[in-house]
Amino acid sequence: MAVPSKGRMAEDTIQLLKDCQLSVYKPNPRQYIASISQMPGLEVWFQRASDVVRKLMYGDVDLGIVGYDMYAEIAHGDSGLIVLHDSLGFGKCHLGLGIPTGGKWADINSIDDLRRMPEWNETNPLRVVTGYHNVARKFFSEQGFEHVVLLSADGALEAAPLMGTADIILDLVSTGVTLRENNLKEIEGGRIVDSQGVLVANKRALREQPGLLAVVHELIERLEAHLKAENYYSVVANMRGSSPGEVAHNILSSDGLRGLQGPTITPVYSMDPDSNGSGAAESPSLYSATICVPKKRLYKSIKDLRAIGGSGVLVQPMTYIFDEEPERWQKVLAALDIDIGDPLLASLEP
Ligand SMILES: Nc1ncnc2c1ncn2[C@@H]1O[C@H](COP(=O)(O)OP(=O)(O)OP(=O)(O)O)[C@@H](O)[C@H]1O
Ligand SMILES: O=P(O)(O)OC[C@H]1O[C@H](OP(=O)(O)OP(=O)(O)O)[C@H](O)[C@@H]1O
Ligand SMILES: [Mg+2]
Repeated sequence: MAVPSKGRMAEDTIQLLKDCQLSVYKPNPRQYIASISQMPGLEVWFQRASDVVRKLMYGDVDLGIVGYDMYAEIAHGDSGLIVLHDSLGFGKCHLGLGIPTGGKWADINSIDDLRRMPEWNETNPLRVVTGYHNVARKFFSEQGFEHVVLLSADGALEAAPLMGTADIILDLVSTGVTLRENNLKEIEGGRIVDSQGVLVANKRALREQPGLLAVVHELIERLEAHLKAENYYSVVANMRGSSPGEVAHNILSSDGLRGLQGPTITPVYSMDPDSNGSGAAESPSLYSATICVPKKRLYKSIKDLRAIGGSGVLVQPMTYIFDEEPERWQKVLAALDIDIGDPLLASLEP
């Protein structure tokens, strides 16, 4: 598996693997090979983000973690690769057009406005500077532009319109600060590709490399369990009620409190007043309920719990949620046309 060796993606990739208990061990900072002790059969190679994609295409590596924008540009239409996980949760940005805000561009607010500008013709094409020529060519062709020329630059593209070396830019946008600080704007229809970290594989390797599918299965399981858990809290509350069933009914009747499957209800014990302090007895009217709550709904869930007799609410972050077989794994098998009984999956036997 190849991972980015530098830049903003490198740290996030290593952190994500660490969060999945797959810490990367790189003994020598100037060597580019590393290992993951929990996956002894897997070599980890540090490569520039762009080379991660190239080496996947050449079959030099079987798996790679990279930004989707890089994959879309360099593996442009290469059917030999497959995105195993498309939302690793970091490196979020998008490829978009940056248009000047002033002068003749002041009223250009959509891709249609841009295409209709009378200036563009054979001798005076729209000059677009970008590092993503494949993405740009496909986009402008699909949008029906006839007179466009693509110029190259590796960075600081936002300076080009002011320098007069290009009319507009096509570049990565995250917060939009760089565009704004250079008097550039985005336009309706100009957001081209959304991007974040993705896990990509070489399809042929998946079919031919012994044991690779087992590694992929485990990677997807771990990633899914961690990424899903990041969106939830585990909430434990003391609930007043005459029976576990009544408490469960009250919780299930309250929208947003159902959790993943439903509440877990257990009795709360207190000292038995009739046992002169020597015994404990189930409280007749208090139960403990545990549910998973989406982080975005935490405070509303606390209020809802209180409204149905909740108190003493404990909130804990979730580390992993191992659900049924991840849907992404099923999609990978379907994309590879591999049935559950395929000998390739033999190494996955529990
Ligand atoms: N604001 C951003 N600007 C650029 N890349 C971003 C941004 N946000 C996320 N990314 C992701 O990070 C990747 C760039 O990673 P990296 O930092 O390794 O490249 P880079 O440092 O821009 O490379 P170079 O040194 O050639 O400019 C992009 O492909 C994209 O997936
Ligand atoms: O929307 P923002 O949050 O401002 O981020 C987008 C900017 O970040 C990247 O540049 P980078 O910092 O990688 O420098 P570079 O242009 O030299 O690649 C990208 O090329 C944009 O210029
Ligand atoms: Mg950059």
